[in-house]
Amino acid sequence: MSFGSLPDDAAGICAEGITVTYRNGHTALRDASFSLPKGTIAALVGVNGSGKSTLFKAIMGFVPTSAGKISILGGTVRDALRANTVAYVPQAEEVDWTFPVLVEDVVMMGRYGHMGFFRIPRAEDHKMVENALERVNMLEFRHRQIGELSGGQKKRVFLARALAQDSRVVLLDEPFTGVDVQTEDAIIALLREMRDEGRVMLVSTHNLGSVPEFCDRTILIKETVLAYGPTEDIFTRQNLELAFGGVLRHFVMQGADLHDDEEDKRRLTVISDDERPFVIYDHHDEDEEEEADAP
Ligand SMILES: Nc1ncnc2c1ncn2[C@@H]1O[C@H](COP(=O)(O)OP(=O)(O)OP(=O)(O)O)[C@@H](O)[C@H]1O
Repeated sequence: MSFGSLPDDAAGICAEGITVTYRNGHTALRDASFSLPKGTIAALVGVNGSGKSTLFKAIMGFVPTSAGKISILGGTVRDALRANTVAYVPQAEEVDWTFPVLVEDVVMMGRYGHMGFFRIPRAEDHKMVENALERVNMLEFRHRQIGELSGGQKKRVFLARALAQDSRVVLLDEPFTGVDVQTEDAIIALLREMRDEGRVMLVSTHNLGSVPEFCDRTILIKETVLAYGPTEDIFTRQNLELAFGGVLRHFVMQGADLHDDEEDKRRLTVISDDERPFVIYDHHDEDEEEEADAP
């Protein structure tokens, strides 16, 4: 897993020993390295404050790296900025929803980097916006105010903006927070299509349960990259305990530690650790709930 020379699949996103220190002197990322090939859906997994947003900002060129190097599709971060290579799908809380703007205008923002100085959309830009809205099943909402939409619908609109931008790299910040199962499935289906088109998607998520289902790769982060690679190699008890410590309370080895009474708990996923299957359970703690219910 060590970095060394650039691997063959470096043509997606590649970070080599990057360090990011904020102006107040806080180092949020230290000597972080990973590489993702094109045509990948990767999970960026870590606890609050582990540096996920900082890594996104570094890839987008919003914060400088004080050491190391990031390459995007073989070029620099500056090249990627210039070529409009990276799209960002924000968390709902990051956006000022009181700003009066139509759904189709939000999606058109994805085209800005492709337009001239005066940002006058051409027929091709309108077509891209229409196609993008159609792909996320939001065309009928095109003339609605963005602030009037539900959380899941807003997420779809920002995905459409990334599609309209036609960026090869898409960073998604917690795309499944506050969305229903149907919307989650629709987003996953869309990400798979985008992967098949050769794009790289990096998805920051706290929802470990769905990661093995749709992310080919995982980057585990805690102020540095603890591990990265194919999800089935990264999702080991040891790695997840390193990243989550005591937070991962119901991390139970099947066969070894699994007791009958635990079988009722909601199983999130089944994956393999050294050929032995294990399950990750929801954080739902029944003992605590029973105590809370007690008079
Ligand atoms: N602008 C800033 N100036 C100084 N420190 C910052 C700044 N932004 C973030 N940090 C610090 O850097 C660390 C990493 O923050 P970051 O936002 O990257 O974490 P995160 O993994 O995205 O967290 P979360 O899951 O809560 O969104 C935290 O300790 C945070 O307090």
